[in-house]
Amino acid sequence: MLELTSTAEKQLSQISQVKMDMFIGDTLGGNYHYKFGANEQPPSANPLKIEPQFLSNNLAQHTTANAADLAANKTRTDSNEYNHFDKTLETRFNPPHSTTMLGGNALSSLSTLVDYMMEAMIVVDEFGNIQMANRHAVALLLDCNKSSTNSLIGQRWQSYLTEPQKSHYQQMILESTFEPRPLNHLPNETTLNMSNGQTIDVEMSVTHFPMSEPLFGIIIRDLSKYRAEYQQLYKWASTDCLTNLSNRRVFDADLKHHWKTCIEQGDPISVLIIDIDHFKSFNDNHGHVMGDRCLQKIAAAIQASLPNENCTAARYGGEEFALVMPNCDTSEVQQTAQLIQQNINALTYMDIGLDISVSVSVSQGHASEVNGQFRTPNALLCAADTALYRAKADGRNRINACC
Ligand SMILES: Nc1nc2c(ncn2[C@@H]2O[C@H](COP(=O)(O)OP(=O)(O)OP(=O)(O)O)[C@@H](O)[C@H]2O)c(=O)[nH]1
Repeated sequence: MLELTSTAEKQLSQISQVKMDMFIGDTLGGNYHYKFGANEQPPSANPLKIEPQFLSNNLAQHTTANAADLAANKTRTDSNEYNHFDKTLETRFNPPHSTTMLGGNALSSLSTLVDYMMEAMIVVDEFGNIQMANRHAVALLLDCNKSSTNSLIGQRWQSYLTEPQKSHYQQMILESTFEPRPLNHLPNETTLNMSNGQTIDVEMSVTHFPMSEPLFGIIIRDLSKYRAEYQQLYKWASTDCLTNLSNRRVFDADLKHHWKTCIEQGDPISVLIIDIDHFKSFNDNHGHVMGDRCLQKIAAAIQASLPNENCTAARYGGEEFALVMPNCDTSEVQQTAQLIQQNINALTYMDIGLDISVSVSVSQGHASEVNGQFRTPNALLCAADTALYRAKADGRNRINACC
């Protein structure tokens, strides 16, 4: 256990002039000695002592502000805007830079701080060469718990970055040398190259330390676990678990999205609804377990009949499926319906233990928006449903187009 001397305390206090959201507290939990990132001076007679009340107020403020900005940042990221270094964000969180330079001894205190950090942290110089690293950084970037922290020293930080961030950071590091407001930013999501050739999704913040030769503290948080969980949750929320097709939520969203794009660009869009004929009888004759297997086989036949990957095939209800087909006109949707009919009529159910004589057919109805005949996506969907109703009424195993 390394005890900080009073000199080290002073040095840590110096580092606290850097704009980082960080507090250092003692083991009793109440006496917070240093506040990193505060623009305000602590309301205490002793500048090294900060009252717990001051801490909780400031933490609350910082947390709220960070959450709001991250939410805004995320929204922009979702809309695919390249915004990793959004100027508004930087300006808000990086008030005009203090002219105070950290003293020479601050370097050894910074090194101690990096070692003690419970998150992966590296410190790079103005050329991007790694000057300090802790064991968490080694474990993350080198994917190894055994290498010493020296393994990262001297390596170029940029080699871990992926484009377009790589060029962007390169530029920002260069500019940091001349600009009054140096490279500083809150945690942003990005992708890093690891030494084993794989990539990892991380959240990364950069803090400038105003030494005579500037240093940048980089804190990296591995997001892989959260990304994998997010992807799993997204799959569950968007997929029909029996057939693996998209669910109705995705169908509705895709129809709305493609409708907007196609109408704006003057392209056609079609909807096809497919309903299994006499499926109640199938269930009654063969049981619901076989009924489930039949639904899976029909879903696979529908998916295999799609003309291109822009089309969405969804399970719309119990034994009903629906397709949204952007850029497809009446003849294209009719061709797809014919292929689906052909593929489903050709299915046998011997692989699930049923007799060779068992067969299943579907009825289909479709509608296309080509010349402004439908005002809304819902009107197009209703027209396809009406066409399906007629296909059923006309004897089933049929395709009917809305006219
Ligand atoms: N096995 C199974 N059956 C389902 C599922 N969802 C709905 N069904 C069955 O699908 C059948 C639908 O019956 P109906 O609406 O009368 O339709 P149909 O028998 O296909 O008759 P038509 O559509 O008029 O040709 C019902 O027996 C439901 O129990 C499911 O997930 N699995």
